[in-house]
Amino acid sequence: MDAGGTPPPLPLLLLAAAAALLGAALGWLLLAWRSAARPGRLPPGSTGLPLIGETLRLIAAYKTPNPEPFIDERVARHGSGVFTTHVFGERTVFSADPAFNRLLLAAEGRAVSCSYPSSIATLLGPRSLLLTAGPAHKRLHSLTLARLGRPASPPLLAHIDRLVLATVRDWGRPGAGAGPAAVVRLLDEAKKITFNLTVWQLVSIEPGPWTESLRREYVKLVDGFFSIPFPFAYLLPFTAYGQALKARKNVAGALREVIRKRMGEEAGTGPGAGRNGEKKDMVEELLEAEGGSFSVEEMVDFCLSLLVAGYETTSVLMTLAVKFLTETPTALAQLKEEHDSIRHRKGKDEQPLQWSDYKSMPFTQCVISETLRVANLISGVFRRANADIHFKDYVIPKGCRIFASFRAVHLSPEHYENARAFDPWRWQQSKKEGVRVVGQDAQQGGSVFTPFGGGPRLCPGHELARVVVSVFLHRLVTRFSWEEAEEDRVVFFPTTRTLKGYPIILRRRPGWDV
Ligand code: HEM
Repeated sequence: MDAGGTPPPLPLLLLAAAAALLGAALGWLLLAWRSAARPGRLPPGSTGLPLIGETLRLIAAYKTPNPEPFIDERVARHGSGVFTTHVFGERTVFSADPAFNRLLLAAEGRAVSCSYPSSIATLLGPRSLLLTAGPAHKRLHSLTLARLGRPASPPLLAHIDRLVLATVRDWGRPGAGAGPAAVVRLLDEAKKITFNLTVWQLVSIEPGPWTESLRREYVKLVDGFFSIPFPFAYLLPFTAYGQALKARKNVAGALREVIRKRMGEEAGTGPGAGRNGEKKDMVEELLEAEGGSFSVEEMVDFCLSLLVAGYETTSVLMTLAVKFLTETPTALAQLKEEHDSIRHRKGKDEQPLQWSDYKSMPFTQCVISETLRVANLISGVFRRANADIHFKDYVIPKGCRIFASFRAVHLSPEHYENARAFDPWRWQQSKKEGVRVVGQDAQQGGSVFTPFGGGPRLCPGHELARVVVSVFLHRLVTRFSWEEAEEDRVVFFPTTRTLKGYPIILRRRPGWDV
C-alpha cells in the first residue's frame, strides 16, 4: 500500500507477482543445480517444475509402449544410477543401482521403512502385514512364510491342480465358444484362479456363490488403489475411491463373519484339528498362533493383505507368460515338449500333478523367471529414510522418499545381455554357471534379479506364485493350442498388464480332449 492507502496499480501488482515467480523459479533452479553439483550431498538430479516436479513426464513415459527412456535418460544425464527427482508430490531419490537396491531391501525396518500413501493404507487396514513394522511385522511375516512357503505340501499342490483343471475344463465345454474353439480373456480367467486359490488357502471355502460375491466386492476395492482419493470420499459413493471404501467394509464384513464362526467351532474342537497336526488353512494358523492372541480385526486385515498381495501380480504373470510364449514359438515348442513328456509319463487321464512333476519342469522355471524379468509386475518399491543414508558420495537425508527400481536393473544392458528381449534360455546359461535366480539369494543372480523384493519384506508368496503359474501352463499347453483373438499390447500405467486382458482363441489338442 502507498502512503495514501490506495492499492498499487494493477501493472505494478503483475510486475511484483512476476518478480516473485521469477525468484521462486531461480531458487528452484539453484536448488536443482546444488543437488546436481555438490558431492557428498543428495544424488544429482532435477526436481522439475514447482509442485508437480517430473510427475507428468513419468506418467507420460509409462503411458507409452516403452517407458525405459525416463530412467535411461536421467542415468545418462547425471552419470549415476542413483538420481534425485520429484514425483507424486514429493522429492524422491530414484535408484537404478542393484547395490543400492540391495542395501535398501536389507535395511528395511532399520535405516528405511516401507511407505504407502495414506489412501492405500486406509484400504488395506491398519493391521495389514504390508503396513506393520518392527516385531509385529516379523511375527506376521514368518507366519505367512510358514504357510505360503510350503507349496510342496501335497494337499496344496493337489488343490491348485484341481482349481486350474476346473477352470480349463470350462473352456472345453460346448457353448464356451463356437465348435471346438473357445474364446477366453486370459487375464480374467487367471484372476478367477488366483482369487479362488487365495480364498481357499485363507478360509478353506471352495469356489461358489460366496466366493463370487466376495470377488465382486473385492474388485471394487482393488480399483480404489488406482483412483483419486477425494477428501471425504466415504461421503461420495459415486467416486471410485468412495466405492472402494464401501467395498472394503463389505469384504472385511464377510471375512469377519467367517472368522467369528470359526472361532466358535474352534472353541468346540480344541486346537490342532487339522490333518496330521497340519493346520488346514491360514485362519486356523492364526487362531492358534501365539496362544490365540490375534484379535478378529487383526485376522481380517491380515487375510485382506494376502488377498491383495498375490492377486494382480500372479494373474498378470500367468497372462504375460502365455503372451510372451505366443510371440516366441521356439520357446513355446520347448515348453510343450517338457509338459507333454510329463503327461505321457503319467498317462492321459487326469492324474494330479505331484511335487516330482513340478520339479521336472526346468524350462518352465526359465520361462517364469524371464517373464518376471521382462514384465516387472512390481516395478520397484518405495522406502523412507529413517536416518541419513550414505551411499557412494551421496547423503540421502532422513525423511527422504526413495524408490528402488527393480525394472531399471532388470532391463539394463549392464546386467543382462540383450536385456530388452524375451530370452528364457538365458536362465539355463546362468544355471550352468551356478547362479541361482530366486528372490532372496545372496549370490550374484539373486542380488540383481529381485522380482520378489528381498530382505525382511521378501515376498512370502514367491514360491507359491511359481507353482501356480507352472501348473497353469501345464494344463494349458497339454490340452490346448491357441492364437490371439485380437491384437493386444502390454501397458504399464497404472500397473503392468495387457490392455484387453489378452483374449485368445483356444482349440483342444487332438487326443487331449477335456
Ligand atoms: C508374480 C507374483 C508376485 C510378485 C511379482 C510379488 C512381488 C512382491 C514384492 C516385490 C514384494 C515386496 C514388497 C516390499 O518390499 O515392499 C512382495 C511382498 C508381499 N507379497 Fe508378493 N508377489 C507375488 C505374489 C504373491 C503371492 C501369490 C502372495 C500371497 C498369496 C504374495 C504375498 C505377499 C505379501 C503378503 C507381501 C508383503 C510382505 C511384507 O511386507 O512383509 N505375493 N511381493
